Amino acid sequence: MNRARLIITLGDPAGIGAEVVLKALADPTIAARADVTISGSSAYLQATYDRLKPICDALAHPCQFKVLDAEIHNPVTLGIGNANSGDASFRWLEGAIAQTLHGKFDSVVTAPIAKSAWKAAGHCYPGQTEFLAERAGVSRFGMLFVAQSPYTGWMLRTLLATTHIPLRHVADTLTPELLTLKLELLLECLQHDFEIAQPRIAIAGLNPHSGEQGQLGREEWDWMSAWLEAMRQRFPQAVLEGLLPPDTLWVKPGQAWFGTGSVEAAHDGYLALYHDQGLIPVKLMAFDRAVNTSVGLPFVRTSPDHGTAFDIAGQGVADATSMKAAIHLAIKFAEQGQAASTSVISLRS
Ligand SMILES: NC(=O)C1=CN([C@@H]2O[C@H](COP(=O)(O)OP(=O)(O)OC[C@H]3O[C@@H](n4cnc5c(N)ncnc54)[C@H](O)[C@@H]3O)[C@@H](O)[C@H]2O)C=CC1
Ligand SMILES: NCC(=O)COP(=O)(O)O
Repeated sequence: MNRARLIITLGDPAGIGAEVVLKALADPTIAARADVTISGSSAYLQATYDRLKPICDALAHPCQFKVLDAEIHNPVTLGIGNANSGDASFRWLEGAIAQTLHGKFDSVVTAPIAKSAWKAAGHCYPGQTEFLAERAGVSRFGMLFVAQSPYTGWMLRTLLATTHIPLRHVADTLTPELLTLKLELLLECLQHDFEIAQPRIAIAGLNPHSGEQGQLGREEWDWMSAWLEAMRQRFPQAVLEGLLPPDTLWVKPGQAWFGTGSVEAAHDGYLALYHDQGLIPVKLMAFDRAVNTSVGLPFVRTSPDHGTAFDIAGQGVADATSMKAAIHLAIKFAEQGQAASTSVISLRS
């Protein structure tokens, strides 16, 4: 098998992106398994290394890695995301995507950007996910968070049916078509990427107590229950449980994560209906180690679950565990992709 080829973007240069990248890359098992290129500014990377080296124990030296070099055009102040920092993080991602679409890399790992800084720079995307999908030419994609419990080894996998939209738009955005698409993506990912032949999936309701039979909100009553029944007919290979009350839904995964209850009682995947319904539990359990992965793209994309952390930028205190997990998951998916294409080739020959 060939070594995985990764390109890692530095994210917003006013944030902690370069710090967590250099800290994560100090893990020798990464260089042992993958060829890593960094998409960013080599001068900025060197400056980050020089600033942090005296205060951080484990830090990779930038000269160990190839850099797809694009300078920062205007001065950036650590801790302040603005048009200058947004312009740089956008170009670094743009370059990484272009090279990946040309076949130079298997996986893109992204450090966090600030959506507001992108907007200030004139790049109006809800996030990196949507930009990646647009450049890759796909309309069928999803945002999945994956984390492995350090206590039990259990894996939390949560896909968000809607992502970066105002809360007041959520109910109108959720349609049977959208939920079907997101459920399909979750199923495909569980079966192909995580090799779970008959996944058990929990699907959240939208309203308190999943609407309490229409008394606390009507979406479940009006169409979501019928939709779920149709999905059970359509995907007999999966066990689909729902529409679970969106608060108590997270009790079993919490117990499986912390080891206070049965791992078997928890589900293989969770479909959350909106950003904070899914990400509050993910971040409570696994803020230090969850990985955001974009499903449906023609290449692998992973990212840490945290943001730019402007409040601690440049201090050397950022935790790189989530970035390290994102890199390891990108390598695993890239290796699985190679193994799958190898087996297709050997079947054909
Ligand atoms: N994938 C991405 O590009 C993401 C980008 N963001 C962006 O990040 C910006 C800031 O968002 P916030 O909600 O404040 O979330 P945040 O994750 O940047 O910060 C929340 C809190 O967690 C701390 N924190 C974050 N990462 C840490 C790390 N690795 N080690 C130690 N402490 C850490 C911060 O210091 C802060 O106190 C926003 O502009 C948002 O758009 C947020 C999430 C993901
Ligand atoms: N809260 C998740 C998040 O902001 C992910 O954003 P992105 O990966 O699409 O940039």
